[in-house]
Amino acid sequence: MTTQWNAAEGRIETTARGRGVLSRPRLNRGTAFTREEREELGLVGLVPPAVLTLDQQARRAYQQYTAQPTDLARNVYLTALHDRNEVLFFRLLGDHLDEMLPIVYTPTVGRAIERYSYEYRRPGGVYLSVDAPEDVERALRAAELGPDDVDLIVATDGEAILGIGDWGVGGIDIAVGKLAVYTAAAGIDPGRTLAVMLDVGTNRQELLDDPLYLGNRHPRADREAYDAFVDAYVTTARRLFPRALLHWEDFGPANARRVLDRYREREFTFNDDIQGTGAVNLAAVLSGVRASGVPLREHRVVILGAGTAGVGVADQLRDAMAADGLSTEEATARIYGVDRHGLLTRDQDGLRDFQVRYARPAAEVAGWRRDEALGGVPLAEVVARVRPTVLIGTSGQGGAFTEEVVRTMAAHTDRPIILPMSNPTRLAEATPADVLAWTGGRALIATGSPFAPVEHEGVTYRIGQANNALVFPGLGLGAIVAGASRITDGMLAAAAHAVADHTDPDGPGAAILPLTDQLHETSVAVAVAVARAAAADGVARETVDDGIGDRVRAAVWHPVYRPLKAV
Ligand SMILES: NC(=O)c1ccc[n+]([C@@H]2O[C@H](COP(=O)([O-])OP(=O)(O)OC[C@H]3O[C@@H](n4cnc5c(N)ncnc54)[C@H](O)[C@@H]3O)[C@@H](O)[C@H]2O)c1
Ligand SMILES: O=C(O)C[C@H](O)C(=O)O
Ligand SMILES: [Mg+2]
Repeated sequence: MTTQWNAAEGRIETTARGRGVLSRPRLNRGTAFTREEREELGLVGLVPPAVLTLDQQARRAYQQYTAQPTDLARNVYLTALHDRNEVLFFRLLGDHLDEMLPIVYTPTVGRAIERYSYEYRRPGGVYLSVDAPEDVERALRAAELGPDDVDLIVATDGEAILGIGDWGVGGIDIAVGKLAVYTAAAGIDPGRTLAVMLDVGTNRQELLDDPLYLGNRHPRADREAYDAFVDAYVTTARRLFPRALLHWEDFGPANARRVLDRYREREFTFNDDIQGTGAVNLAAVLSGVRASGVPLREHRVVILGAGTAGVGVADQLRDAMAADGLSTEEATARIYGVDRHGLLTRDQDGLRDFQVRYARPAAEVAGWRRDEALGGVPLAEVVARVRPTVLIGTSGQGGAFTEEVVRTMAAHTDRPIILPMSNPTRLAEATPADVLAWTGGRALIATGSPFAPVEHEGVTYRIGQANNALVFPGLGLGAIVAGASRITDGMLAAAAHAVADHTDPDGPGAAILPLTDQLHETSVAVAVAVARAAAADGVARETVDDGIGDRVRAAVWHPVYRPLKAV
């Protein structure tokens, strides 16, 4: 069976027939097949007689969706639709993005991952196993895609899903969810993407003990086997799909940065939690800078949770402050990392290598209050001493920004920028309603998970989502259209500035990041800026000139039924 897009004829051509058509989500259009198509494709008698339009199908699907009793059921419904009819799925998602993004993506995707082995209906993506690295090529080839057919692969090893930890094979759903966002936000052609589960085992005993668990039933592989397996994946994916962007998602802190550092200089690759999160956070801070009127180089930043995301955020803020006139040392000194044993200090045991550059000299904090149970200087003391203007949460610790912490911060700055970025919703370091109440409405807030607007003293505050979803779709689209060979720091900074420029944070209660109804336009703006930055950094293989905006728009895939021909 082959299915191909024939660009010259402007149509999809397939050799599939009958149930072979209906079972392929990329080909299937169910009751929307025309009579002619039914004849040609051997579908006569396999679908009920009426011929519906995509509009009608989308209305029916929406009714089915709203009849689902819970968010998890809505997620399962949409996954099944995705697996049945891709165009209809993306049409429905696009029509109701505000309502459905939290269902296919953060926060509900977290619940779907926890329940993966129970809600399982059909495989979704490519499953690679550390126990059979020799099968990597066979499995990637089974997708039946040629060397020029893949633009993007999202891979996860499921070790650090959102803030909920190790969920083994269920992690495939975050790769699928990210791809859905790539398409819904930036119009990445879903037929040119792959979701990959790098199954290296799980350390969650509850999964290992569960007879229904669908992944490899053993603890996570040791470093040697892990590295060899990841390398087999990168090498094979690169050989089979030379131009694909390799996206890494939700790797644990011991591997995320190591893997990125190993490949970023020589591969077209990107870690969303480190780089995408860094860029969206920088966008929120830039927007906060505009609203507060305080230049970036004068801010003091405290980050709770100096892990994969937290240090990614720190690095991009440091570089942006350096671009704003500070030396790298001065910029670094304005950023305070706080982790599970309090403020990062150089005399601490067990610092991760990527944390060391933000650790403070012990002498600097000699007089600061320590919490012996914690093993260091607690957040409240850091905030009291540092008087931060920016407070960021990437700790996965719900409620960690207590009233005391927020009030102390707000006592020393007019417009505190407070970004509880942890997902899913219950792990947010604070809720917008609390932060607004504790700061008398002065805080500039954005959160990782979606929050409803908040009423405070007669003003409605819209809450922007400081989620890497504002960055990775446009980054991917821009990089693909530019034919980039690398993702450079310049491309990430350009993405952050494009998001910030697409925001209007002035006016009472305005959000400091674009809202979901702006996600598509923001992603296109990000893509154009990223393509230009790729050219400026010398990594673009396609022409990037004044026509780049048109080329980016022309590359956007739309959920419509294209002409289909049986061959
Ligand atoms: N909004 C976004 O776009 C976005 C992007 C990436 C990650 N995140 C969120 O950030 C959180 C962390 O993700 P990650 O990938 O960096 O995970 P990670 O495990 O790499 O990092 C978490 C860090 O928090 C630290 N920590 C744990 N308990 C703590 C405590 N009580 N006090 C201070 N620090 C503590 C850990 O030691 C670790 O260094 C998750 O909730 C995730 O959803 C959000
Ligand atoms: O997936 C998200 O919602 C954002 C981020 O990548 C995370 O890990 O939390
Ligand atoms: Mg993530």
